[in-house]
Amino acid sequence: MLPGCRRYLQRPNANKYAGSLFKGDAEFRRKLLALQTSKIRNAAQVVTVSADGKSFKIKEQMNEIGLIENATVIVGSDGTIIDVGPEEVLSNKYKDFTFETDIDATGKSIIPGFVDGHTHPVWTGDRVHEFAMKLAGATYMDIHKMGGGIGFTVNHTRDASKEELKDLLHQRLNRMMKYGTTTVEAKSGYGLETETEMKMLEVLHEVNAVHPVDVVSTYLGAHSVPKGKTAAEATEDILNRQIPELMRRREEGKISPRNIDVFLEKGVFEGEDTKKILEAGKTAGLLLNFHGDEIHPMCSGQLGGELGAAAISHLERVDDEGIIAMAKKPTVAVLLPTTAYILRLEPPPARKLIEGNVPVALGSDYNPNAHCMSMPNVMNLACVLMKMTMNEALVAATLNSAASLELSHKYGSIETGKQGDFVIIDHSRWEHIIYEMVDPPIHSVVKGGKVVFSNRT
Ligand SMILES: N=CN[C@@H](CCC(=O)O)C(=O)O
Ligand SMILES: [Zn+2]
Repeated sequence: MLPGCRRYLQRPNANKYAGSLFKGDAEFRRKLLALQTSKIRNAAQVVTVSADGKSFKIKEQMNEIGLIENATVIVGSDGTIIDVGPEEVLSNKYKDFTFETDIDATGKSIIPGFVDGHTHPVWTGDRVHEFAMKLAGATYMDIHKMGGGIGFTVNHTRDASKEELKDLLHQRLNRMMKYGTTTVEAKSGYGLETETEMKMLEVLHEVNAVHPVDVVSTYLGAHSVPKGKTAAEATEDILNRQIPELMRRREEGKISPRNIDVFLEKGVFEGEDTKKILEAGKTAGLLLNFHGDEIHPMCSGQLGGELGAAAISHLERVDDEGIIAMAKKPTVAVLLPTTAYILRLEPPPARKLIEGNVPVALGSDYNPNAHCMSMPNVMNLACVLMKMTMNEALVAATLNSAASLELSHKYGSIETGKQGDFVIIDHSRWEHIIYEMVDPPIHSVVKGGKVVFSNRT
């Protein structure tokens, strides 16, 4: 059970040296000196989110966020956290050492960098004209059936060069990073045929190699049924052409998909086709992380539970049985309040999911329909529209979204051995990042112990 999600924290080598510090061994001291690179000191609050290696949080655990006052964090040169604790303890413990980066966080607060659990950031051709149609009363599926929506973006993305898409992705990741996102799940899905789907995965792979934000790729060849094909024909193409080509390019090191996704929806990919695609993805070694129960109830929780999915997104129409099925593995619920807001849908039942023992995560769902790159804004919507507490929203946007990718051993909390990814907030109370809505007081963003965005420069 739970091969990925309940993995316990792996402690990297940096820890080994930290543990040896007080043995009086000069050689170890010298090594440690070379290793210590970043200290962020004396923050009014450090919110660790987790302190005991939990892979995800459920129920009342989501309100326990591990707040330390007047605290300091130390990150090693490999980018992982070496220590976190009260400033008075750590300043004494590390008094002999100098740090390459030394940030005075007095009067500020620190939270883990956000893990955005669901985005579609590789596309060209915006849909501002459709926003006007929706404001005038057209539904998402009305526009979809007319060939707009995903179909519109597919036409533009097929025509775009890889360089253009890489440039757009780079700019979008910069904007996400300014809002505190340090890791992002990112999907293909605007190709719907082999060449463009692979082009999108290559764009994700290549930009990940050069951008500070970590990009976790998801293959979404089943985002929509392409024009001129039935769902059965599209499924056949995915099984017999797209997935085999994905495996070839992955083998060649050109792409790095971690997850497979399907838009399970009435009139798009329904139950049987979705199951076939997800099973083929699983056989290819991909984690299952799919769209379900967004507009119509589709029993996605039951399917995800049966197949051992890592995560299901949307879930506006999930039913009680689906919630029970998701709680088993568990399958993480990635909730996307921007979608419910923009499409004026009934928001997903966050309270029922939390009370039903399902780990709840959050994503921006950044795409041409829901044009939002800000996790602070997403958390604010989650609190107001879905009745989550601010503590729950923080856990959902960090540890639980990392768990939706089965990467919570690496991201999502301020714990020894995890990546030193933080948001430094220009306020002594961390909640201001949610409370101040669309213009949150972000002082700086740190990735692997290095400042990658600062509001002061
Ligand atoms: N619902 C399906 N996929 C996206 C929307 C993509 C688009 O409209 O371009 C979503 O998660 O909201
Ligand atoms: Zn989506």
